Amino acid sequence: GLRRDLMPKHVAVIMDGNRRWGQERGLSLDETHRAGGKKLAEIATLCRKWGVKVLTVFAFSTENWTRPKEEVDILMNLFGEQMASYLGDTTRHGIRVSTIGDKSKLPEILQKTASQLEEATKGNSKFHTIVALNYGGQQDITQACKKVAGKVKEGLIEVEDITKSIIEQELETNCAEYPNPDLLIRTSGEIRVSNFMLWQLAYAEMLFVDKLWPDFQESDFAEALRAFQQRQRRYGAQA
Ligand SMILES: CC(C)CCOP(=O)(O)OP(=O)(O)O
Ligand SMILES: [Mg+2]
Repeated sequence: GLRRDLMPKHVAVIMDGNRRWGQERGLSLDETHRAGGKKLAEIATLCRKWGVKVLTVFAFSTENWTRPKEEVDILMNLFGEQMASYLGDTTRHGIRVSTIGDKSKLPEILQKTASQLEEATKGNSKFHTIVALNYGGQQDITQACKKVAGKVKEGLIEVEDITKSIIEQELETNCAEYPNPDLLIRTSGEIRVSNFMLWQLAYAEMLFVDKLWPDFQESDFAEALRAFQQRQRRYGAQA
């Protein structure tokens, strides 16, 4: 069974396979991605129930802009709707919701809703969901480098003072006491990191499962967590 004391603190999920799932069922893109959003809510609830502290989900990558405008609009509308409903739902007490990624490219209304939700929940500490919107790992590291270079230029730090943690402080995921995912799960059979949290996933256990995201059940999630718990994490040290 699952051991609460061996639960990963921070789980990252690349939710993949929605379109294939929808096509199999002859669903519209809206129904398809709505099912993906519903699955996210289910898995977030399980995380909270089982003692995971942070869940980061890859909701929209910098590369997703190349999709047909109709689909991008559907996704943006859905993100806004889901965040607005979270904002209104006080039963989500204790849950913090924040985003990572370049929000300046998102529709104004979504930027506003996301900021309101982050502001309204920033003090909550029971559980933290981080939604990666227009996020890219290389872009994240690039913006962090620019911030550090700025500090050197302002004379706040010397070049020789630049350490791993100086850079980590500027990464977009600095907002959690568990900034680095312990476990990455990607659904749909794709075995790629797709420019997700490149720096932060340096030592994450990675699990690639065949199920399409909307089909990813409680039992699949429990199995993934059990696999994680059985792995001996070495962080590069000897056995
Ligand atoms: C935007 C993203 C969360 C949707 C993930 O599913 P997908 O649209 O990539 O679905 P496919 O991999 O089946 O095309
Ligand atoms: Mg895909």
